[in-house]
Amino acid sequence: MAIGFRHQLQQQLHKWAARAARPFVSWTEPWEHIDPVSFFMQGPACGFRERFFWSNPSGTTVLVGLGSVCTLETDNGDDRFAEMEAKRQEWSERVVSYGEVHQPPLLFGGFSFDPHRERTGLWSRFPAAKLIAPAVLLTVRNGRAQLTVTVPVGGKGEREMERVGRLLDRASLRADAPAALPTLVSDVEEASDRWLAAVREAIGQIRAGSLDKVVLARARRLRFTEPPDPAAVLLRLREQQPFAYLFAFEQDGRCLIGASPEQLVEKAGLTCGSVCLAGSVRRGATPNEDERLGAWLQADVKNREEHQFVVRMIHRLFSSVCEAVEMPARPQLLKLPHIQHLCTPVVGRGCREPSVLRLVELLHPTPALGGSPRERALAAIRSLEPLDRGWYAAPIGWVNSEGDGEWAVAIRSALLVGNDAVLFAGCGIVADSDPDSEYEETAVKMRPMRSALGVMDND
Ligand SMILES: C=C(O[C@H]1C=CC=C(C(=O)O)[C@@H]1O)C(=O)O
Repeated sequence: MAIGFRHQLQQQLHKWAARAARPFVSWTEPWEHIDPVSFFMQGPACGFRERFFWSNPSGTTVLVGLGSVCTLETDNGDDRFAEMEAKRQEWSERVVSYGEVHQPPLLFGGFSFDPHRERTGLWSRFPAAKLIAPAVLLTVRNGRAQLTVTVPVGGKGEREMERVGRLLDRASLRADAPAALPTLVSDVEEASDRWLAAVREAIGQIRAGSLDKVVLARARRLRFTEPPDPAAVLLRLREQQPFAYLFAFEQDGRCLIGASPEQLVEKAGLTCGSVCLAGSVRRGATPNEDERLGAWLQADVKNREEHQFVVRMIHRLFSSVCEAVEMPARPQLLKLPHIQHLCTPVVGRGCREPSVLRLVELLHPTPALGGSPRERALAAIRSLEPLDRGWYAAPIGWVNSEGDGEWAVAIRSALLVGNDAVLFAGCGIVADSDPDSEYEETAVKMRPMRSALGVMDND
C-alpha cells in the first residue's frame, strides 16, 4: 500500500510541477489501521521535528500530524486571531487537494494564554499564535483511517517525499515500543508561598469589588533521570484519562502535552458548541461518598457562582453570533478519574461566523481560565500570578480550509523540556474561596499528569 501511495503521489507531484498552478499539493487515501500513538512515535526517526496529537473525548476523531510544510505564526498580541485567520485563508488558496477521500487541508496549533505577558525562556518557540500544516496527517474518524501527505510542488517536494517515504515504510512495520518512563529525581515548586499570598490578595480585591472572579495558576517542576518520551506519556494518558481531549504539540524536542476535559469551541458548518467547565470537587473513595460530594458540588453556592460566570459569558457570545442557542437549565456533573466538575454544554445553531478561529477569539479566555470581568481578571493575573503561563490554559486544536475545527483549552497539562516536566494547574477564585482548599484543588488537578509521568502519589 505504501508503495502504491508513494508512486501515485510522485506522479501527481510531477503533474503539478508542470502546471505549477498552486505551490502545494495534498493527497488523501484510505489507510490501513495503525495505532495513532505508534504513528506519532515514528516522527523523530524519520526526521520530522514537529508532532501533533489530538483525540477528542469520545475518541471518534484522532489526528496525528508529523512535520511542517508550512508554519503560520505571529507574535502580534493585539491582532493575532485576525492575522491567523487571514493567513489560514491564504494557505487554503495555496494548496490543492487530491485523492480518493475528500480531506480539506488542515492546520493544527495553539495560542498563548496572554500575549501581553512577557515570555520566559521556558516557552521559547511557543509564540502568541502558531499553526502548522503537517507534511503527513493520519486521521482516524469513527475507526476509519486515512492518510494525507502534503508537499511543496517542485524540487523541495521531491526532498520532502524522501522523508515521507521513510515514514510510510516504517509506519507499516509498527514495531517500536515507547521508551520506559524515567525515574523522578526532584519535584520542586518554587513559589507556593507566593501563590497562596496571591490567592489571599485576589480574595481581598474581589471582596473590595474590583473584580468578580479570577483564575490563578501555579506550576511544579519535576526532574527525571532522562527526557520523558511523549509517546509513553500519551499511552498512559489514553489509558488513564478517558473522556478527555488528549493533545501533544511538539517542536524541536519541546512538547506541550495533556488530557484536557474542557472544550473551548467546535464548529462544523453552521453548528457550534462549547462546554462550560468550572466548579470542582475531588472524587469520593466510595460510591456513596462520591455521590455525596457530587450532590454537594451541585448545591454549593460558591461553586455555582464560579460556574455561572462561565455559562453567562458563553451564552451571551453564542447568542451574538448564532440564530439559536441551546443548553441545559442546570449544570451537570462531569466525573473524571481524580476530580468532578460542574459542566454545562452549550450548542449554537445557525452560526454566522465563517471560521472557528473567530469563535476562539471571542471566547478566549473564558471565565473558567481567566476570570470576570475579563480585562480586570487578566490584569490581576499579570500582577499576582508568579509564573509565565505560556500556552497553558490557552486554545489548542485544529482548523481546516473550510473554517471548521475543534479547540480545547490546554489544561491538565505539562511542558516537557529536556529532563524536566513543568506541570500547571489553576483554579477559580471568588469572594468565598479558601486559599488552602484552592491549593489542594490545584494539587488534585496535577494528579493526572503526575500519574501519566509515572509519579505515584500516595494520597
Ligand atoms: C484552570 C483549570 O481548571 C479550570 C477548569 C475546570 C474547573 C476549574 C475550577 O473549578 O476552578 C477551572 O476553572 C486547571 O485545571 O488548570
